[in-house]
Amino acid sequence: MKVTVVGAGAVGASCAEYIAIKDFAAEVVLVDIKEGFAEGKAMDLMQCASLNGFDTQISGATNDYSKTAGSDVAVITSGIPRKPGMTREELIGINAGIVKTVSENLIKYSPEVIIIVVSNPMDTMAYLAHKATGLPKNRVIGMGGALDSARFKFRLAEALECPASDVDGMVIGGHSDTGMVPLIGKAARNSVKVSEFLSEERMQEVVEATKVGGATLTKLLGTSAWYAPGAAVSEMVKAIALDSKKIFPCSALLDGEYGLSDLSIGVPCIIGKNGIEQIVEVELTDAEKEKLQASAVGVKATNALLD
Ligand SMILES: NC(=O)c1ccc[n+]([C@@H]2O[C@H](COP(=O)([O-])OP(=O)(O)OC[C@H]3O[C@@H](n4cnc5c(N)ncnc54)[C@H](O)[C@@H]3O)[C@@H](O)[C@H]2O)c1
Ligand SMILES: O=C(O)C[C@H](O)C(=O)O
Repeated sequence: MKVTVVGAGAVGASCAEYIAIKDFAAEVVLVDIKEGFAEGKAMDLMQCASLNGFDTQISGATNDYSKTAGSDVAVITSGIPRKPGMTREELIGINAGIVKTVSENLIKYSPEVIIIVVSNPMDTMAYLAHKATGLPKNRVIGMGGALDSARFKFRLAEALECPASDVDGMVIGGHSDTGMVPLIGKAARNSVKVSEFLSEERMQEVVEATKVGGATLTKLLGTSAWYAPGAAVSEMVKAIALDSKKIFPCSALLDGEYGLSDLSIGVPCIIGKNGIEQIVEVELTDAEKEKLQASAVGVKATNALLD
């Protein structure tokens, strides 16, 4: 499998590193607009090959999309990250132009590519990538829910005082500070509902901490996070490479599912060699449905800024 990662910054490099360490792809091409930057990151990563024991070939290119030709998967991380105090939505003015151009360049050289959009505001950028490329809806996937769910599990494990590997939980809805819908009622510790262990108040604290997970890290780091985002993308790319058909909440273009249409928003998806193999419609409570609808209103308001 050949994977292109556009944007060799914090998230793009982390993503390339995890893909290499997991050793399922033959080739990763990093692309950046900054002269020599992607080439430098690729060389640094390749010098880890003998240390970390991987065979993936990583190369870099400065804005040269001919090097990306024939990619099976392309990850778009190019664009600016937020600073403390900002929302993701405030990035749209700069990132929309970047994501549009990058998407168009990618499909010129890789018409069969599956695109994973990471740049923020992610749901709107995934919607934009659909519009810019005209790719079928299974082949443009937004990454947000995989990360938000990992953060949900981190917070649940903290509250339950157990390992994160003992916890199952999912976050759907928009990838924004207010739009995420952590499905706390369905979260479980090894099949036992977390409500058996945690008070209502503690569960609400977990939900709120999850929703502002990205903002909390941005405040601590001065820029947004990269390790867990890179790891989350690499798991999605791996599911495509291995056709594993794992479920991730992904930003998918909806056409009636969950009563929503003409937007990309986080819903559970089965991921395999065709990208989104299936959108899974889980039974939601009335309260969860209401939150998802409200989240969709927020995403559509951001999409409207594209016009
Ligand atoms: N969806 C998510 O869960 C998630 C998680 C983390 C970060 N993000 C988003 O990912 C994006 C990248 O974050 P980061 O921390 O890696 O930022 P960064 O500044 O470290 O890296 C971004 C890179 O993009 C490059 N770039 C800019 N314009 C380009 C273009 N036209 N073509 C190619 N490369 C270009 C820059 O030179 C830079 O190296 C941000 O928008 C951030 O908000 C999303
Ligand atoms: O918080 C951000 O702005 C970056 C990203 O969307 C994240 O959730 O880490």
